[in-house]
Amino acid sequence: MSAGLELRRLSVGYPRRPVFEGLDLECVAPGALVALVGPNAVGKSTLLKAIAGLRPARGQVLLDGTDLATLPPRARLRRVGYLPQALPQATSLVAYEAMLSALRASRPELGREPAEAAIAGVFAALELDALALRPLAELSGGQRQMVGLAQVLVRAPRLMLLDEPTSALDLRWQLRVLHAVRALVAEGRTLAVIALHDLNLALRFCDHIVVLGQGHPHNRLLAAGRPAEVLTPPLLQAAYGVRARVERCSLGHPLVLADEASSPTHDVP
Ligand SMILES: Nc1ncnc2c1ncn2[C@@H]1O[C@H](COP(=O)(O)OP(=O)(O)OP(=O)(O)O)[C@@H](O)[C@H]1O
Repeated sequence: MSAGLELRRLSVGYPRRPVFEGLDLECVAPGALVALVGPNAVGKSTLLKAIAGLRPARGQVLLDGTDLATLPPRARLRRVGYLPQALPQATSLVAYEAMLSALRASRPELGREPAEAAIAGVFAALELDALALRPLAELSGGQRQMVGLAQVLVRAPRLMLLDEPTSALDLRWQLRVLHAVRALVAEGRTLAVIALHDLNLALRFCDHIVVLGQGHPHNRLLAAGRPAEVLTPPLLQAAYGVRARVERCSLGHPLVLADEASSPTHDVP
């Protein structure tokens, strides 16, 4: 049995619109932060939903060798945390209550003290203490996105699926979120897959990258591997249809610079 996440022959889509057919993804071990990137409408959200069990799919999603489809709903919820692209609803619940209800849904056995400690830990890691007693309806979009992420982190799932968790966040909060997720993942108990549009965040924070490209549903996986090795100008051309450079910044880290929109080649470099 291999620890980590593996996809075997996964097919998922919508009526008359297959998105992936027979997608295989080699096992990614726990302790990895995985970026899922690719152009708009390529299928990032659809794939995350299929892994989360929120879209009917054929094939297998294996987590630590177990086919997630064989698990009862609560066991699956316990192991897999999913943050949708849409912001959490603007309800009258205060942020603390929203966290507690997320925790109770997946880990009802947890006593009051450990639950409070878990919530306090996540609020501290994300620097959200000031929001704890504020109703979600009164929070800004970015603040609500942070609370949504906190609801996933507090459950400490084995697999976290985060759909563009930084889309509503300013620069400082983007870094805060990626540092917090990185720190959790580095403890080795969890694996996170993050759909991202910012390739430079992927280069900086992620251990592994999965690049999707528009094309036939049988052939949407363009490349996977270490971000600095995978993200090359030919791959960026094939995936996004842009002329781009990958250069080193003054600290020596690789940076993607997109120069010009051209046409996607759909070729796998
Ligand atoms: N509910 C739906 N019904 C039918 N087609 C859908 C539905 N949701 C998404 N699609 C289609 O499935 C394809 C993949 O969409 P998806 O939202 O997974 O892309 P994405 O890579 O997450 O895009 P973005 O980067 O724009 O968020 C697109 O062609 C989209 O139009």
